[in-house]
Amino acid sequence: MSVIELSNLSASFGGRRVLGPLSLTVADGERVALVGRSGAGKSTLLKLAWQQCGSDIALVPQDLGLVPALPVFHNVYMGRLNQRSSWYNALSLVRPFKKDRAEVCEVLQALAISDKQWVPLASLSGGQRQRVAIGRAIYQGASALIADEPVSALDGPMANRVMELLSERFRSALIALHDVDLALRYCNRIVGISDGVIALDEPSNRLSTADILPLY
Ligand SMILES: Nc1ncnc2c1ncn2[C@@H]1O[C@H](COP(=O)(O)OP(=O)(O)OP(=O)(O)O)[C@@H](O)[C@H]1O
Repeated sequence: MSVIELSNLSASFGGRRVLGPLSLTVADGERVALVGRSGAGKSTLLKLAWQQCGSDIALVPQDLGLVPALPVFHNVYMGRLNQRSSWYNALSLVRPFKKDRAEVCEVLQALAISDKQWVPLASLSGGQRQRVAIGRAIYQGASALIADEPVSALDGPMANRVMELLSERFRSALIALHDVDLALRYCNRIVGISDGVIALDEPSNRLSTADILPLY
């Protein structure tokens, strides 16, 4: 069974083709790292993948898509906004239910930012905001993830901790990563993008860092 199935995908901006044509399938249980130099087409591919296949897939976009004026709790809670009725969401905006507070807190604890639960997002650092967006994706409860550079603002130990958490919480994933070592460690397949097309597609255990670096 596949969670992402893209066939003959392409994208152009202002008449210039930046992606494709390419086809890509991510099977249930696969964690795929998208690697390649800046501007290669990874974000464009992830956006199209989510638009075409994403109704049950959690998303961490490159721009995070958070609401700065709202507390961290509500930004994470948004992961389940469309799973609840509008009256439940309206009440939660004013006075969140105990069960939801506990569940959001558990996610924030796993991301080492539970002390920020009631702080406005605007007052957080870039790395803390990135963890909030990851928290929202985890809280959604989906089994598959699409993420665009989800740990780019985190230091080494925290990036490893978060990648580990993503591996535990999502069975399947398509994740753009600039850090080749993280890609090899936490993903079981590497797809390299160069000038908008797939230039490499191999299981991680058949690759070393040196095999991937020519893409950069
Ligand atoms: N909205 C847009 N309008 C015009 N060109 C765009 C737009 N979005 C992306 N592009 C172009 O498409 C190409 C691929 O961009 P994309 O963001 O997919 O690359 P990327 O591999 O994700 O880069 P990075 O690693 O820097 O995020 C680039 O040349 C970029 O300039």
